[in-house]
Order: sequence, then structure tokens, then C-alpha cells
Amino acid sequence: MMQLNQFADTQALNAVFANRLTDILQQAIQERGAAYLVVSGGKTPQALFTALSQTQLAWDKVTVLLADDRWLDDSQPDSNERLVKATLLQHNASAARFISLYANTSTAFDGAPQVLERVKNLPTFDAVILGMGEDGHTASLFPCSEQIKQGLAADAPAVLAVAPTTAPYQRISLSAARLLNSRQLFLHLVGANKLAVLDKAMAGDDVYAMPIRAFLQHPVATVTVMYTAN
Ligand SMILES: O=C(O)[C@H](O)[C@@H](O)[C@H](O)[C@H](O)COP(=O)(O)O
Repeated sequence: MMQLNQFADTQALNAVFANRLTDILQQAIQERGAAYLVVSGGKTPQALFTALSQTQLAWDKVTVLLADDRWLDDSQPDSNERLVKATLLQHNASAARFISLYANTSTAFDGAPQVLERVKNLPTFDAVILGMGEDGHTASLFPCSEQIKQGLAADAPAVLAVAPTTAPYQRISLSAARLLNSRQLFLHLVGANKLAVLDKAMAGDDVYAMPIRAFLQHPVATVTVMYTAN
């Protein structure tokens, strides 16, 4: 299921979204003593991360990880880890624990087992923030990749290596099954072109053609879409 929330601009969206995430994490800490937040890389979330980094929260009880990363070390400009460290894990949020999806191996396929060790025993996430590409990919579950069946399988491991054919870099991605194991799922979209992709995703049902459908059309999970045109 999908619930669409539209905002006047990114500032309004980020203010509401940062508050909502803070409330969710706060409640998790109260109930369980710890909170787990999964974020996406790419361009869309950067201002949200800056807003979130300044919120009042027991950040030392929060674990942050990425939904996916490019197989690059964090000195590289296109590393999502680099982005998260530079924007989210600053100010108050610098106290959070971060779990890296990168290992120093030449390929993501060689490194995936090491990353799986770090992720496989994590509990249900409290919030997952997904992004979406214009081809309908989310995290690094790319429709063009040979690994897409594995990434969307109900019994997939928590983490898999992906080689996109229409986007740069090998990737490491949480599987759809692992991402869906969250109390809250958000999809963060900025730009009318992303709304058009969302409409297309809702209008068909081939999950391998548009992997975001595995979330938007999941029989049980609700995806809260946080959208603004600009
Ligand atoms: O590593 C990544 O690139 C992502 O996590 C990816 O899934 C992203 O969320 C979408 O591609 C949207 O990217 P933009 O926000 O840059 O449009």
C-alpha cells in the first residue's frame, strides 16, 4: 500500500520529515533502548540529513546504516557513506553508531560476505527511507541487473552485491526482504519526474521491471511517500 504526502517545497517536507523520524526514533529508544534507521544515498536526502543531524535525540542509542552503497571507499565523491558522514553524522547525530556497507575488497561480490556479517543479526528496523531512480530502482535493486530476482526474493540474504548495467559502479544493497523488515517505510521523492515514475510504478505490476513496486504494492507493508515537486 502507498500513502502519498505532498509538500509545498523541500523546506516544508524536510521539516515535517525530520520531526517525524525523530519521533519514531525517540519512541523506539523509549520502548527498546535502541533505534535503527536506514537511509538512502543519492541527491534527494542531503538537506533532510542536515536537518536531522541537528535534532535533539539520544543519538548514541541510534544505529544508522545505508540501504545501499556504491563499491567505493569513503574518500570517493560518489560514496553514499561519504555523504552520510558529511551530512547526517554531524552535530548531535555524530554520536550515532554507523554500520558501513563497504569492505576493502576489489569487488562487491568478494566483499558481500563481510558486510553480511555486520548486518545479518540486526533487529527489525524502526524506519527505512528509500529513494527511487527514474528506472524504478530503489536501494541498489536495479531492474537492469542480473541480481534483481535474488534481490527481490522473499528468502534473500540481508545483503547482496549488484552489478547494474545502466548505472556506474558495483553496488552493495540490502535486499527487499531485509528493507521490508521495518516498522516504518518511507519513500522520499523530489521533482515532478519522480511523481511520474511513481504513477507508472502504481499502474503496472511487474516487480522486476520496476523494483520499487515490490514495496509500493506489497500486500502488507505501507509505504509513506514524502513528495514535493521542488
Ligand atoms: O545509491 C543510490 O544512488 C541510492 O541509494 C539510490 O537508490 C537513490 O536513492 C536513487 O537512485 C535516487 O537518487 P537521487 O536521489 O540522486 O535521485
